[in-house]
Amino acid sequence: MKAIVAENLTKTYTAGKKKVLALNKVSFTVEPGELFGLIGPDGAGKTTLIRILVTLLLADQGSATVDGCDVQQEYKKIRRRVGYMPGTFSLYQDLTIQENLTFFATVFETSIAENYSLIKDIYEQIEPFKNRRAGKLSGGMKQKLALCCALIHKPSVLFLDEPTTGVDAVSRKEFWDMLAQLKKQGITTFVSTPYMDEAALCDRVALIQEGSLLAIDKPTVINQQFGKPLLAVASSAMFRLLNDLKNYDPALASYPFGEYHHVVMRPGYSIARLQEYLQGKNHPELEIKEVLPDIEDSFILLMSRNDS
Ligand SMILES: Nc1ncnc2c1ncn2[C@@H]1O[C@H](COP(=O)(O)OP(=O)(O)OP(=O)(O)O)[C@@H](O)[C@H]1O
Repeated sequence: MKAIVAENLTKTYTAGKKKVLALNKVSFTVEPGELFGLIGPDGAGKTTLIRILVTLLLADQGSATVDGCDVQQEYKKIRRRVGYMPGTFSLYQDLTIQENLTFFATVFETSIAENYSLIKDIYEQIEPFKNRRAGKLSGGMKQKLALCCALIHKPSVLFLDEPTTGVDAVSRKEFWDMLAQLKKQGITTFVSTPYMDEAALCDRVALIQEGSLLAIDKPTVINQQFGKPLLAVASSAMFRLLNDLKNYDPALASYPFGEYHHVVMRPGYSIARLQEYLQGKNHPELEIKEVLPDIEDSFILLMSRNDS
């Protein structure tokens, strides 16, 4: 049995006269025990999809099951079985760490002791502050507490909506380490993120843009399917360089990428010819090198295909 099955999920919001197609025929499956990432920019439809799967929102069309239960017919069963960490901090600010955890355990008719082994590694990091109110915790600690609360009833599927948005780099790494540990304990995790670099930490990912899935696969496979030569180019005049690259016919696409511009080339390109062209445009300290695509490159290419 699949942990999650989504078939043609479609959701439109109406705000006044405006209609927003938040999800457009979204279909995918997640295997039990998988760490599955939903990757996409702000407004792509990530929260909408998660809210449908955790039964807080009804789709207009399509169907879905979570842990074998239908999101519409069997929503009560799903609510008992899933763990959900929403994007915004959802705990009781006036309750202490321990009180929040006890509250969530009680709601699910369990106790902290019963499933302690599942949260032990995470909880131990915040236990010294267990009498501190949740509202007074740092961002990283709030996030750990929220994860403990989402896990306390030993969910079969854990849904995390942008758990690392706005979190510092160290806490972000720690959080993904925790997800890797949970995977070892057999928990299926469905996690959304706008950070492309987190894709590599998932077993499989779905790339989402404007409500449509652009690709679903292992991150390495998505990158292998890029199928075009890619260059990283830099000079001491980066803004002008981008314009010159955009006007260079053998370049299919050019976009800023960290300290470089990435340039997707047409087949049969030549670095020497590009170098000559850019030197003719008077670019000092020119650097050109071949690079391998990562998920961000794949996303940009897939988005441009989706637009055209
Ligand atoms: N209640 C609502 N009414 C009208 N439009 C909405 C509503 N909720 C979401 N939307 C719109 O639907 C689209 C998808 O939103 P959603 O929150 O699912 O995206 P997201 O990928 O989670 O992005 P974010 O990280 O910004 O929350 C966006 O264009 C958003 O503005």
